[in-house]
Amino acid sequence: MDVIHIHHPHRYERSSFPPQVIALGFFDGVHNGHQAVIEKAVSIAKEKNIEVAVMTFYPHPKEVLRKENENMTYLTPLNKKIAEIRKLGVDRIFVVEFTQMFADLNPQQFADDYFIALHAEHVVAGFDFTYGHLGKGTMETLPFHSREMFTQTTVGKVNNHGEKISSTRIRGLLSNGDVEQACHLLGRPYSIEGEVVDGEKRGRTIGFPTANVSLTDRFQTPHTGVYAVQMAVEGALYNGVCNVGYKPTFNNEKINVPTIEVHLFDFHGDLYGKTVEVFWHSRLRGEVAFSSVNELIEQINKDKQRGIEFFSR
Ligand SMILES: Cc1cc2nc3c(=O)[nH]c(=O)nc-3n(C[C@H](O)[C@H](O)[C@H](O)COP(=O)(O)O)c2cc1C
Ligand SMILES: Nc1ncnc2c1ncn2[C@@H]1O[C@H](COP(=O)(O)OP(=O)(O)OP(=O)(O)O)[C@@H](O)[C@H]1O
Repeated sequence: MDVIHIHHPHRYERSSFPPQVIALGFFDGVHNGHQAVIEKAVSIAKEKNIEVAVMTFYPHPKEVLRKENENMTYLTPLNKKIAEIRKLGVDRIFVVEFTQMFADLNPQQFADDYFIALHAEHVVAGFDFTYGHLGKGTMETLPFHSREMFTQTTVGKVNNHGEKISSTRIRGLLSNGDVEQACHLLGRPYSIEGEVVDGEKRGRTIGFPTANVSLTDRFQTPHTGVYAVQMAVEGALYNGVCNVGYKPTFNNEKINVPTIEVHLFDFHGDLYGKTVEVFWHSRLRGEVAFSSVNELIEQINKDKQRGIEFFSR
């Protein structure tokens, strides 16, 4: 799959690419709704016997338009999003840098430069997709802006419990710790990527060595608490339990970001410096300030037991 980064204004012409179906959206999370859009594009491309591309944007429009750049996190930061889209079998992905100048394009200019000039023969997007300045272009206006150079398919709303599956909804679930429901809407467990770094090395003294995972990209961390997780290390997958939080039993002063600490059930070895992926399966409980270390140890033993039971099901 080719990854093509585009900065507006670009110089591509219709002859720069083979005729293609283009699926469009921001696609943060590449959730079940997004997958329906991209899979539709893939199947139409097969029928037409032409190539298929995804067009996505980076950074998030909110960061550019509302200048919320400080705390903006993603379900799938760009590299992870590209990796998930790759699995769906597309030929290329256009990553359009979302700038103020790009946001200012009127819908006709958008269609000219980003559909017609990139050789779209057919465009696929969800029912609520918008394009151009202030989102004035919609799936209803698209035929008018196509100059009869491409056709379109609109994918209907993909729901879960009667409500649209959306990136916003999944972000809300994670910030409440509901990783099970997030998994249902994503179609896979939510995951974050990081590097194992030094902790306070207290873990092994209390009988539970933990890998402290420092995020390597702008992933959203689930709500503080204890979870049953899996961790991928160098191609192998291990089961474990994870604490996200501030370790109030030990720290009186809150650090400003919660730590992510994973205790693996069957792993003995050195993880420092390794790149890992943590998959969030089930929430076990909230983080507690215990009045003694022994109470904490007793509770972690129970957490571990529940984690083992969860994965044996
Ligand atoms: C499954 C699990 C549950 C935990 N629950 C809590 C908790 O409820 N409260 C707390 O203060 N620390 C909790 N911890 C964090 C421990 O305090 C921490 O792992 C220990 O202090 C080691 O920290 P270090 O790796 O920074 O040395 C938990 C850790 C694990 C692995
Ligand atoms: N549940 C869904 N059903 C059908 N199409 C969807 C669904 N969610 C998103 N899409 C479509 O997928 C593409 C990407 O959408 P977008 O990135 O805005 O996702 P979103 O989940 O709606 O995000 P947000 O929560 O930020 O609004 C668009 O074409 C959009 O219309």
